[in-house]
Amino acid sequence: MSRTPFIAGNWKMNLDHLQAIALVQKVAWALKDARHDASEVEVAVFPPFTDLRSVQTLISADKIPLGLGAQDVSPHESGAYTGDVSARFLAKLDAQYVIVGHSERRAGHGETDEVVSAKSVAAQAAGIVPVICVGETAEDLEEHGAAAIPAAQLRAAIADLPDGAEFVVAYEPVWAIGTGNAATPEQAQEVCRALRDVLREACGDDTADATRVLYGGSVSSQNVAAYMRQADVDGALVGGASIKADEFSRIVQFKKHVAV
Ligand SMILES: O=C(CO)COP(=O)(O)O
Repeated sequence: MSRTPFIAGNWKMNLDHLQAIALVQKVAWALKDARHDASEVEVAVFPPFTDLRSVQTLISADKIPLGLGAQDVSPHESGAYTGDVSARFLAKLDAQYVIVGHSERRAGHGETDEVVSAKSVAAQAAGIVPVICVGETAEDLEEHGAAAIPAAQLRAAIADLPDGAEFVVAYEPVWAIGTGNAATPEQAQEVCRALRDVLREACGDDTADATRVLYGGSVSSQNVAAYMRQADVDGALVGGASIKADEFSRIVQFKKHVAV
C-alpha cells in the first residue's frame, strides 16, 4: 500500500509570529519554484502556539500547500487548566496535526505514557491527527536495545484510540535529537518496522499499512533521501533544520537528490 510521504517541521520554541511569517513566506516561494506537488509529498509546519494564528492566516490567504500543526495539546476539554490549550481551540485554527509525547515534553514536563495517551485521545476527538512521538534514550538503547521502549510507548499511546482513528507515528531516538548524531538509515528502518509490527498486532493490517511512520533526529538535506529509501520510513520529523527556509525546502525536495 502506498503512503504519501510526510515531511513535518517541528520548530520547537523558536521564532515569534513575525519571524514565523517570514519563514513561511520563504518556504512558500521555494515550494512554488520547485513546483511542489502536495499529493506527492505532504509538508506541514508545527510552530509555537503564539504563531499559529498568523501562520494559518498566511497559509489560507496565499493558498500555500502547507499543513499546520501544534506542538502540544491539553488532555482536557476546557476548564481550570491554566496555561493549557485545548484540541478544540487548535481545530478552530485549522490545525490538522498535533505532536504528542515528544521526548522534550516527556523529559522536561514529566509526561507519562498515560498523559500521552490522553492527549492522543483528546486530539482525535476534536478531529486533529496526533503525531505520536516515541524513542529511546542512550541508556535505554544500551539496556533494552533500540525497539523495546519505543514499541511500549506506542502501545500505550494508541491503547485508548477508537478503531480506525488516524494518527502518525514518529520514531525519534532521544540520543539523535539535536546532536548531529543521526541514526543510520538501517537503524531507523529496523525500529520503524518494529513499530509497524506493533500497529499490525494492536490495530490490524489496514491501520498498519495506512499509518505513516516518520524518523526524527538530526535529519538534514544530506541524509533525508537515505531514510526515505527505507521501506518502513514514510517521512521525517525535522527539528533544527526546519527553521532554515533553504534547508527545509531542500529536505522537502528529497526526491530530487536521489530517486526513491
Ligand atoms: O526533535 C526533533 C523533531 O521533533 C528532531 O530535532 P533535530 O532535527 O533538531 O534533531
